Amino acid sequence: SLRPGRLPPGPTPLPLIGNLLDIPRVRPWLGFNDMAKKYGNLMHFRALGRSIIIINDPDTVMDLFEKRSTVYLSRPQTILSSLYVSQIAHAPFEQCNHVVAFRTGWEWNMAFFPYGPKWKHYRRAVWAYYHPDVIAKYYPCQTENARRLLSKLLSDDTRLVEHVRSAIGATLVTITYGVDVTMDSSDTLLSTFEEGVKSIQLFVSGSSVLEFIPILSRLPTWLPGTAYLRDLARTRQATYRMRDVPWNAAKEALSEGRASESIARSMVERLSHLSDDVDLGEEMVARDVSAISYAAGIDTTHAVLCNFFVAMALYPDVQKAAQAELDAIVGQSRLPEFEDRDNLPYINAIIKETLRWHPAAPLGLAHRSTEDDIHEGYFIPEGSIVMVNVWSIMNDPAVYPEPEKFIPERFFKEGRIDAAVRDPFAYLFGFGPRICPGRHYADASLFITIASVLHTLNIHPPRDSNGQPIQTELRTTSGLVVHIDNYRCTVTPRSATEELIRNLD
Ligand code: HEM
Repeated sequence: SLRPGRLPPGPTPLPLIGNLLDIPRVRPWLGFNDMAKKYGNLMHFRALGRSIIIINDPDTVMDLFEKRSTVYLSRPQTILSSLYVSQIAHAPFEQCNHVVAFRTGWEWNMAFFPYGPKWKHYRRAVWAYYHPDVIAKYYPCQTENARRLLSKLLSDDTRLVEHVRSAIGATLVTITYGVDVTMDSSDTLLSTFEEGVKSIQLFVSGSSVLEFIPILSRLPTWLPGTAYLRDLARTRQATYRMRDVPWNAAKEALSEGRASESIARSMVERLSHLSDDVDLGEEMVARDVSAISYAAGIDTTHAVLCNFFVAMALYPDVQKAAQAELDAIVGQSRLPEFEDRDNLPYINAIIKETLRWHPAAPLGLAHRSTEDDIHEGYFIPEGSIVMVNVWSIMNDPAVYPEPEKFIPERFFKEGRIDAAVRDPFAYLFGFGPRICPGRHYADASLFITIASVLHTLNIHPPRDSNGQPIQTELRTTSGLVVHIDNYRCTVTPRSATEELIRNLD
């Protein structure tokens, strides 16, 4: 292994607690962005015995995550990912983590697996259903639900945020399990998933006290101040239900011959070719992989689409330009289809700008290094938690002038998408072999939803009781996946295409 050398620059650590006080608690990407001006594009922090590396620029991302990707393939051994019993024996910390992993019920989610054969196996299984050559299968369902969303928005825009979420959720559940879901939060399967995913934020690195002080999970639950442990027990049940209930429903539908084409059906059919008795190990993988789509796909896609609505309300000229493009290419007698996409550069620029403007996962998902490494003379110790400040990269004023403004035109040159401009799609979905396997599917969802909405609706700012637009300072949430949470858009039909929505009913 390499000889330890100078660590990358960063604030001076204190005895015992290291840089714990230097790590920003709320919207850390903003604080890290400021610190990078002082310390540079590769920063080092120390907290509770771990090195935390923050990358602030595309070149360093490329060098570490792409060129030396095998070093950065793992995930932090958080409370979530300590899955391997074999690892427990020689790591007391991990052992506590392991206890909590089972308490939280997230030990089956491959997004948190450490690097190893199990991750590879799951990853291959997910990718088989989401790589670009197969996702066109899902277009009809994505299109249908984008259109159902239009009627819902028209009938009640006070629940816009919820309607958008149900539309994405219903599509994910339908393509995965092949069962009917009503596009409403009261649907049993949708609400099972919603209960399950609530707990994700709790367990992501840094957001839980248990993360830094895992021994807390050992306390007996009758002690005062241990309410979080009882919460854990409850959320664990919810997490298991989201994994098991839809899977069992899909199997039942299959055995009764009423299952439509779906990811679950194709997995079960493949299993039954393996042997007469379904191999339980493989069935477990199929069940886990099925549930991952919702767990990983809902908050992210929802955040991006909510930000899209806010952008449209704030930038009416962008909306008008997009509608002019849609009128010219799609025309007013039908709704947009996937086949239109290549002819809609302005819509495509809006998608890029939406991803960039308020990045949905501003620090991505943490990686962990599994070997010592050296980058430009700086030593990156094995076991470092490595994160990319995607927010910084997407707000670099040298690349995106006036980055706080929503300007789709920044991606254009002479009426076409300019390949020379840094593409948000290459950053928002992560890096290296752990890049989001759902990115092409997610991109398709964004396209059909955004095109359908712009074609038929006008989006406006929130209004007060006198119908006057309300001015608000935008506020984003903090956490793994973030969105603007204090801006409720309103919608009205576009007169030119209103008939198209009415005809859907
Ligand atoms: C706009 C929507 C989405 C965004 C912004 C997004 C973003 C991300 C990011 C940043 C990562 C971490 C990559 C890394 O470690 O470097 C990730 C991982 C992942 N995403 Fe997505 N994602 C989205 C939608 C989806 C969808 C729809 C699915 C499922 C079909 C999905 C499945 C996954 C899975 C399974 C992982 C874990 C990969 C691994 O650890 O090997 N994502 N996503």
